Amino acid sequence: MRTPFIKMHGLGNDFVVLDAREMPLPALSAQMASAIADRHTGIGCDQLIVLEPSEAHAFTMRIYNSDGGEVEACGNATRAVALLHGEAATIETAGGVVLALEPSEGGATVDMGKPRFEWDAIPLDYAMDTCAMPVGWGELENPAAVNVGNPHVIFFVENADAVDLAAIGPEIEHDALFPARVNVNVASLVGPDHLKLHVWERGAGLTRACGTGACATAVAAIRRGLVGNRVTVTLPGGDLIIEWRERESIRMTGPAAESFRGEFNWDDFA
Ligand SMILES: N[C@@H](CCC[C@H](N)C(=O)O)C(=O)O
Repeated sequence: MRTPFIKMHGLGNDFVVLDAREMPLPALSAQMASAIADRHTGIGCDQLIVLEPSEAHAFTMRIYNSDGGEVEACGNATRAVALLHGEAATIETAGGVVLALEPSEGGATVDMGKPRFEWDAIPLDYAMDTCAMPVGWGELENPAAVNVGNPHVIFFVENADAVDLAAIGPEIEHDALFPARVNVNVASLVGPDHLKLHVWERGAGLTRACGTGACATAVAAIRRGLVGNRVTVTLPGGDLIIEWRERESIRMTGPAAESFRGEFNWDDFA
């Protein structure tokens, strides 16, 4: 079966988007998602995104990491599908998260919902203060944890560029403290209301940018009083603006782009 796809990205965090809003696709296995995402033998992407019809919202967005695992949220893909949809709308993810899209020229503002801070909503293995966790891995200590649809742990350090996240990220991602695994964020304050961020993504590794990581990191920094309510987050792929006030939803603004369109043979990956 010839299957059209759209290659998109948000700050270099790249996606293969399959649009099944009007034409249903056969069931997609984890192995198939990971084969499509493979940069050597597949099409190549950080996340595979599948758009499906929804009864309550404009559409449902399913998100598969490059390891094939299906996850609840992806900030950069949300801006990318906002651009694709082209008009203001609410959508849902397969994890039941509702997101509001406001596309703009070359990007979008997205309402990413309310962050969760309860230890069992992150989720963590046992109870602790998620604003300042009494745990550490080598030089990385005393993180915060935030769930923005998906789980994040955030370390604030002097110089985020100096941390070897490729070495320590996998260890933290798979630590038993995080029963659903975790996205690992390392951030530094580089100016007033300005953070620099590197992210080791659960199920995808180091990426050029992580939208939910930027949201979780900005929220954790606001909770700690490090920054005000409107934060610039600089990632390797570029900048996002994150706005949040206590008990409110997170707003994320940033670019997104379509790279190219193509077709593949479904049976080559099934
Ligand atoms: N790149 C994404 C996050 C994708 C999901 C994440 N790796 C997870 O497993 O939760 C973003 O832009 O938010």
